[in-house]
Amino acid sequence: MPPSYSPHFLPFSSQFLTHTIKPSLFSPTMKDRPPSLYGAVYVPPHHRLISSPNNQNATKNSSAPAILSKLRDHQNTPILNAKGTASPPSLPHLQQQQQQQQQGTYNNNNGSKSSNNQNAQYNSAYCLGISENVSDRQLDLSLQSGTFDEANIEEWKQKLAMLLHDDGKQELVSREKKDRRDFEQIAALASRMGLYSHLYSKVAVFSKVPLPNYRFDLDDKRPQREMSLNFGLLKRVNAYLGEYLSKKSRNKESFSDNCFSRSSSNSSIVTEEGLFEQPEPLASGTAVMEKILLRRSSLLRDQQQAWQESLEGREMLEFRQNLPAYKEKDTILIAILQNQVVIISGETGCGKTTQIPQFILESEIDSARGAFCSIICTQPRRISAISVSERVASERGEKLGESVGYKVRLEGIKGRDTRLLFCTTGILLRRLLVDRNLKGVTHVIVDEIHERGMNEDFLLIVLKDLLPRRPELKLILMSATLDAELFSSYFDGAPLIHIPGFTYPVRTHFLENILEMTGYRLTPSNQIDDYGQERMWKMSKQAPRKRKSQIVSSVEDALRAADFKDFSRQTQESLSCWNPDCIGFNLIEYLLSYICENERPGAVLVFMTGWDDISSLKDKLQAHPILGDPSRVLLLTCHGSMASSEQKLIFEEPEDGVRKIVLTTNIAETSITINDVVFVLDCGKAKETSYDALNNTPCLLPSWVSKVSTQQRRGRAGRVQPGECHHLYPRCVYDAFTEYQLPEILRTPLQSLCLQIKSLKLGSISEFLSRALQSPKLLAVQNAIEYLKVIGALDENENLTVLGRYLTMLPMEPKLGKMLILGAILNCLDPVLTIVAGLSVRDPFLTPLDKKDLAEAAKLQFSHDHSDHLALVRAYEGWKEAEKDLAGYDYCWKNFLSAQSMKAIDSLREEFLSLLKDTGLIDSYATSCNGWSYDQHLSRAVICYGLYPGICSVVVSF
Ligand SMILES: Nc1ncnc2c1ncn2[C@@H]1O[C@H](COP(=O)(O)OP(=O)(O)OP(=O)(O)O)[C@@H](O)[C@H]1O
Repeated sequence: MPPSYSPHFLPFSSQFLTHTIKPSLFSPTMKDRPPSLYGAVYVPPHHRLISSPNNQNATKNSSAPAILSKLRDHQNTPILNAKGTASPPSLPHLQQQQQQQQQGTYNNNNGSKSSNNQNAQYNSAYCLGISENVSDRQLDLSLQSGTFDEANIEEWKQKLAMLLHDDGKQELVSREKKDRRDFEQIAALASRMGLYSHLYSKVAVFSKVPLPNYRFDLDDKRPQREMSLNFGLLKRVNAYLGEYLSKKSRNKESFSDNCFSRSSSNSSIVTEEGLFEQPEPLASGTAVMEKILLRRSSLLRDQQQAWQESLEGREMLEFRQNLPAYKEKDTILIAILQNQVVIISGETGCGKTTQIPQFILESEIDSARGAFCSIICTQPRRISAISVSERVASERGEKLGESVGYKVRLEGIKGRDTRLLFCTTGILLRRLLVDRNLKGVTHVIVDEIHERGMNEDFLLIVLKDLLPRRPELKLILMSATLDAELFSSYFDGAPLIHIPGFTYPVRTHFLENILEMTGYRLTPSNQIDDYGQERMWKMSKQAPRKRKSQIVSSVEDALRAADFKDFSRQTQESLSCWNPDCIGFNLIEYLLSYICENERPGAVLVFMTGWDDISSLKDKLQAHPILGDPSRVLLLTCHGSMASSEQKLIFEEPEDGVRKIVLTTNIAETSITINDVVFVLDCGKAKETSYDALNNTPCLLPSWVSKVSTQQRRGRAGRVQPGECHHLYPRCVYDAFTEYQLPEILRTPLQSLCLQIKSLKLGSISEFLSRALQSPKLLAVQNAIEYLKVIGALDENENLTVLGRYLTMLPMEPKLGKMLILGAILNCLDPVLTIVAGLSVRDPFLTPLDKKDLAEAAKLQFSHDHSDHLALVRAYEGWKEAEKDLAGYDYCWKNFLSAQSMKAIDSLREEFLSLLKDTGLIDSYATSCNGWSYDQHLSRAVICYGLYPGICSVVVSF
């Protein structure tokens, strides 16, 4: 029987907080109660389900869910269930308990025999702490008269002395009224003994460490979770859980592995996440296997030859032969044959991405080694890994999944004969976690290394280490720029091959040309971008401010020196009031409608900075008579957080007479070819992670792109026909752009990277990073390590803690903090999640702007068809309140979560991660939602599922 989870079941202790048994009912029997095992010791909220050890027998019969028993195991303390069944107590059941107590059937904890042993299990730590010897009225009176109980003070003297001498205890917590009454005296006593004290509403705390002003874990008024789920959904979740639990009991062994330990090369994480298949086992000896591979190789060669000789194959070859890369085919193949590392720089459109991996594959297949080779080509983004693999498969006259496949997170097509695999850099890094030598891989091609993303730079250090261990492994680095010498010298003078670019002519227009051509007039007010009512703060950001933004100040000199005298007076006036901080929604709208009405057919690709810009502009364009008319315009968006299936729509051709307009971020900047793109509009900016010097916090803010990026954007037009590129900024601003963007490793916080280094067991973080292509500053590395120690992800010796290992599971993505917080919101401020969220408030990637985004994201999520809308909004409000006192989180993080509870949490997480993988819930959940990336879904799902099964219901209900 699957365990049933009541929809009203409140996580951890929250139900006990609100449904505590009325104190007065206990007074007669609890009066002389000797101190319990816990005494007045602080019991973390999620441990408060735990009963007195007197009741251990009850657990023996309990078939409580595994999750509860895990918690018990880790705490060495019995978990007691009211019914002695698998189901945690529901709200109505608790009310029943209260009634039973009123009828006197409950027992106290002083050892006398209970008439109902199971009921006694409800004597939670809270219940134990509510013995009362004074009534409210008495308390008020004594407070007024300033009296205090000498005996009580004496008792506290002893308790505090014991606390001081007990290294295992940090604080004492009391909810007793007499202690609140005597608080000042006890606090004075504590202070004399060098202890700290604080009265939180009705809870007195005495501690060895300073106490914050707010402790959410002691706040009874925290919003409660009030989930009500429809029956169908509940049934589904229960069925999943039941299936999982029964499977688990049948096959206990298979779940005993810690799915977070990735050191073992056989770790199930490889197959469970479908990252890569392990090389096929040499089933019946090497000789037999060799024979099979030889047979497959000759089959592959026959297929390749058949395609090359077919009419379509010949036509395709003709097209390929016209690409500049083809002319270098022999040079490239010889260089690869003779060197372990080769660096290829190829200008946009030369064919490096689609052709070079193909040359290697073709040559291996031609020489009957097809089945022996395994080529991995990394791409910085999912969209390019998928679209390039599709293109290469079609150039080979095959379906995806034959000799060519792809793998991105949670998605991929790969068959038995797949020899060329396109994947994201992150996927290759994750493979390295479980297969440090890249067993069976013959070639690694790292594309777009000029982008110098964090993952790419990290991968290069790891690969450089690997090369001596795998002398037969070939490494090919591909860059779109000529600065490849840097890479060559990093790899001990590896040979460099340069391929000139190829594009059809692309006419370039800068802002001054656009204004002149269209007659559009810029004014201060028509440049303010309309982000809608909800996002007023963004608009206000664009209003004139005292402090200049980085965007403005970096081009100020260029603008001052610019000379527009060859342009009309109107254009000059427009340029004099041009606001660099704005994207220019109105101008883009005008320009798009100008193109629709005056220009030849062809799709338009508009480069924006992020989802806010894209969605707001889309709303605006949809209201336009021409641009919003679906019979004339197909309006599409492309953003990293969209599902791949949605991203792929941008490659489809619209019906005749309909113009495709794609609003995109820089994810469409490199490696992709949208066949029908003739026009490119470039706002000149992209969101970039950097430090906010003013607040000394890292942030993700728009900044000017580099000249190389501009060329790449321009290069998206003119790939299959002549094109036009409109840059929405003056030429002088372009001239002021830097040639290349600063590598991510030098401009962003290093916390995630440090965790990856540790999880890959790459030794000392600073030593490892000192071997990077361009090493980050030692101080930045030390700061990151210190940060990780403070949050408890690394221990004093720089080893990963349980939390650290958990965090490495999460993707290295800037919005991680948001996901953590959303996880907390969904769980309605469950204490543990809130602490995790507290951590994320300090997440290096979470900016003040992000927090506002978060509010929106939360609202957006709540506005889904969700019956708990109001409860969640209330929870969110509660979160905002709690967020005010970050010190509280810090306190709990350091003093509470890093203790024994971490173990229990990890164990819960492990169990539910297995569940998640087993039931395929991650996949079904992720694919059913739009607007969030798989990474985001995954991290949120892991967090939500990982901490409590009840959350399953919430997650799948979205
Ligand atoms: N999906 C496609 N449909 C049609 N033609 C394509 C497609 N993909 C690539 N091509 C053609 O192949 C050429 C080379 O593409 P490829 O992606 O290999 O270029 P590249 O050198 O990697 O350039 P970049 O770095 O700018 O992406 C393109 O310019 C285009 O003409």
